[in-house]
Amino acid sequence: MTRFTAAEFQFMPEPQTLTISRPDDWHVHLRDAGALVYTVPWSAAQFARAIVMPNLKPPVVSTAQALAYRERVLAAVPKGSTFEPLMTLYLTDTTPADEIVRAKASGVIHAVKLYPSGATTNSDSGVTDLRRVHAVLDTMQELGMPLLIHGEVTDPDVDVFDREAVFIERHLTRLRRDFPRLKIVLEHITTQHAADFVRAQPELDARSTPLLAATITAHHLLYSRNAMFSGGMRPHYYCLPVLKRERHRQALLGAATGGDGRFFLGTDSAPHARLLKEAACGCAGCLTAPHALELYALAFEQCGALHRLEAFASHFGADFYGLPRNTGTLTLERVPTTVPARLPYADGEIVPLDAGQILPWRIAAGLSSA
Ligand SMILES: NC(=O)N[C@@H](CC(=O)O)C(=O)O
Ligand SMILES: [Zn+2]
Ligand SMILES: [Zn+2]
Repeated sequence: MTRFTAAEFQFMPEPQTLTISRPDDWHVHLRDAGALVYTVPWSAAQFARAIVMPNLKPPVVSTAQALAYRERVLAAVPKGSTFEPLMTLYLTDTTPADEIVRAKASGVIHAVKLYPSGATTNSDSGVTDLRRVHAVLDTMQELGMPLLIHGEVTDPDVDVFDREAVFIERHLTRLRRDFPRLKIVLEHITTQHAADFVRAQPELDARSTPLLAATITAHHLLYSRNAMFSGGMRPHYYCLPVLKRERHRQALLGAATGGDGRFFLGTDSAPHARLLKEAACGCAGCLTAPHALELYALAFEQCGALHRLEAFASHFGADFYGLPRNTGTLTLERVPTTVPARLPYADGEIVPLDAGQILPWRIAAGLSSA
């Protein structure tokens, strides 16, 4: 699966550099406890800020828990880094509307995450029926608190590859109609249906920012589902929503590189220790945070759109969330670099996406704090 051989690299043009404003990651799993000393430095080396997912064990369901989790994350931020974790709450059937008021007042909780119960890793406490959370969604709409959605149905009768499209059809359409002013991010989109649905929404809120946006991962831009089965089962390419066929990857590339502010970067970097992925029932999730920009740069370059990377990675997400764009820059240089086969991780080791492969770009100077 190597994309370029060392011999091929010899014939490539001289290294070039690409300097962009400091990027943000609008969807990451930092996990907790012993994992933070690994995950937080990975993200801090690439991103100025990150939306931190709340699917811990137990999940982050209250403002108090989110504030405590934020302190644990901050304790793992390397010296000299200004990395800022943007916290989220995990929505359950019983989340009180008051909790949203408290979250908003905290100033450090930026969104609420909807996991349909059973849809993905640590989603058991997720929402079983959207009707149960209508009062909470009303409050979120009033307070301008965005709802982030893992958009897949859990109905076992629905084919795994169709679960995103069916979620949009059965639930997102109605949610959009019932809460027309609620800010929604459809997370880690994987299909043409999702990209088309987002584009078809004309509404803008009072500040002319979109009411429906989507994050796109690097792995869904780089790979179709063939990658999971190339010469055998490849668990490190297994994530949820699962990779789709090539036509969908092309649609995602079109959305990410099209200059539309409703599509922005969210790695969904989701670390699981090596032996939890290389198992009879392997965990879903790809580790991309350590080389996220390198992966996105490759995807954008492959479709001749490197000039669109900055807006996707560094502008559109901040605009959607109503946060200032970052100052300072990050520079990528065209120096082929091999992705490590394994990285140290809590209680063992972990395999990053594209382990052992050569990526054409690497981060040159890291994040400047200017
Ligand atoms: N994306 C994944 O495959 N896994 C994520 C959960 C999620 O984002 O759905 C995880 O927490 O491991
Ligand atoms: Zn998810
Ligand atoms: Zn995720």
